[in-house]
Order: sequence, then C-alpha cells, then structure tokens
Amino acid sequence: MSSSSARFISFEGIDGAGKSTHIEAVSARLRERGATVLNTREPGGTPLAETLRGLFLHEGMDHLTEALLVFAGRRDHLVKVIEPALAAGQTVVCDRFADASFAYQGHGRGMDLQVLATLEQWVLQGRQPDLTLWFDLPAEQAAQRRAAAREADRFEQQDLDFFNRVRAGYAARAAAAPQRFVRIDASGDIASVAAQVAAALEARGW
Ligand SMILES: Nc1ncnc2c1ncn2[C@@H]1O[C@H](COP(=O)(O)OP(=O)(O)OP(=O)(O)O)[C@@H](O)[C@H]1O
Ligand SMILES: Cc1cn([C@H]2C[C@H](O)[C@@H](COP(=O)(O)O)O2)c(=O)[nH]c1=O
Repeated sequence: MSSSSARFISFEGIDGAGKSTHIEAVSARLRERGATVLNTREPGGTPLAETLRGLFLHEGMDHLTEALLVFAGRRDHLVKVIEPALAAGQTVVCDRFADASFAYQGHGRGMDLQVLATLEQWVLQGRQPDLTLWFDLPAEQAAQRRAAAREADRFEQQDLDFFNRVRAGYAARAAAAPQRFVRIDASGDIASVAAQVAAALEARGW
C-alpha cells in the first residue's frame, strides 16, 4: 500500500465484542505495508470530543441529548482529525463511528432512525468508512467478557435486551451497506477472530 492511499476503517460491535483487542494488530499490519496510520476513537478523538465523551459515558441525559452530544463530538473529530488525515493520504483506524449511533441511540434507545439519518447527513456530509469491521457476538457472551474485564459505564450497565437490540441494529446497518461491512464472528478465540480480520484486509489487498 502506498502512503498516498487514504483509507478509513472503522471497528464496530457491542461492548465487549473484542474490537480493541485487534485494533493495534490491524494498524501494525497496515504500517508494515507502507501506510501512515492514525488510530482514533469515538466518542472522542479530539480534546473537545474527549470532554464530551466523559459526559456521554457517565452523566444521565435524555436520548436526544445523548445523540446530539455524540454527533457534536463526531463533527469536531471529523473536521479536525479524520478529514485532514485522509486528505494527507493517511489511513484512519477508528474504534467506533456513526454506525454506533444507529445501533445504540437508534435500536438500543429507540430513537427515530430518520432523525439520526438527518444528523448523519448534516454532520458527515457523505463521509463513510471504506471498510467497517463488525465484531458480532451474542449479548450473553459479550456480558461475560465485560464482567471479567472492567467496571461498567452507563452503556455497559444496560441489560441483555438492550444489547440484543444494539446487535440487531448493527445487523441492519450491515445489511444496508454490504459492500462496506464485513461481519467478523467474534465468538471464537482471539486467534480465530484475528484470522477473519486478516482475511478481510487481504481480500481488499490491504
Ligand atoms: N476472542 C476472545 N475470546 C475471549 N476473550 C476475548 C476475546 N477477544 C477479547 N476478549 C476479552 O474480552 C474483553 C473485551 O475485549 P475488548 O476490550 O477488546 O472489547 P471491545 O469490543 O473493545 O469492548 P468496548 O467497545 O466495550 O471497549 C477483554 O478482556 C478481552 O481480553
Ligand atoms: C460512538 C458511539 C458510542 N456509543 C457507546 C458505545 C459504548 O458503550 C460507548 C463507548 O465505549 P467504548 O469502550 O469506547 O467502546 O459509547 C454510543 O452509544 N453511540 C455512539 O455513537
């Protein structure tokens, strides 16, 4: 891959699906092939958006406020970090992006998907990842992994029904954009998941 081939790759999935476990290996692989890789995340990615992240994860708020906050942070992130990096020919690897808003605020919280689509249009102006790796895992299994790993934030405290809806939300987004999404079966061991991720990159010649 030449350093001028800008790519935008997002990682998605319910909490505890295993995204973060694979992000550094993906970035290392792309760097080995010549890319300049920028690792970032949402909510967050800029000082302002990281401040909003703290509120988003820990303060109580209504669902529309939650969606507006995450899209406000996303706008700052897009304008200050993602677009300049892509314009400079870098590869952007982002832990979650706008699909998460449809899955969590839309399907999880029950917000009107059309309102989210309008926000997406205003904020992203058509920008979408080139590839979205969706780590798909049953909610029960993800909960077991989370329980062993860390203290729960406002989202991670939600029940299995919530995460089943979020998972269905990702499935709907994947079905609507099959050329962009690759479903990774995240239920196996770390090596089997890593092999699927590598195959998805290999298939694109990345
Ligand atoms: N394939 C796997 N099998 C068993 N455990 C795993 C697997 N992948 C990751 N884990 C473990 O599950 C926990 C959650 O993984 P990780 O933090 O990568 O998930 P995540 O999708 O990034 O979660 P979040 O989005 O909530 O931060 C960690 O303790 C990690 O070590
Ligand atoms: C981008 C985005 C995220 N969320 C939720 C999903 C997770 O529960 C947290 C982020 O935590 P992580 O450990 O960094 O994965 O935020 C959301 O509800 N909506 C979004 O758009």
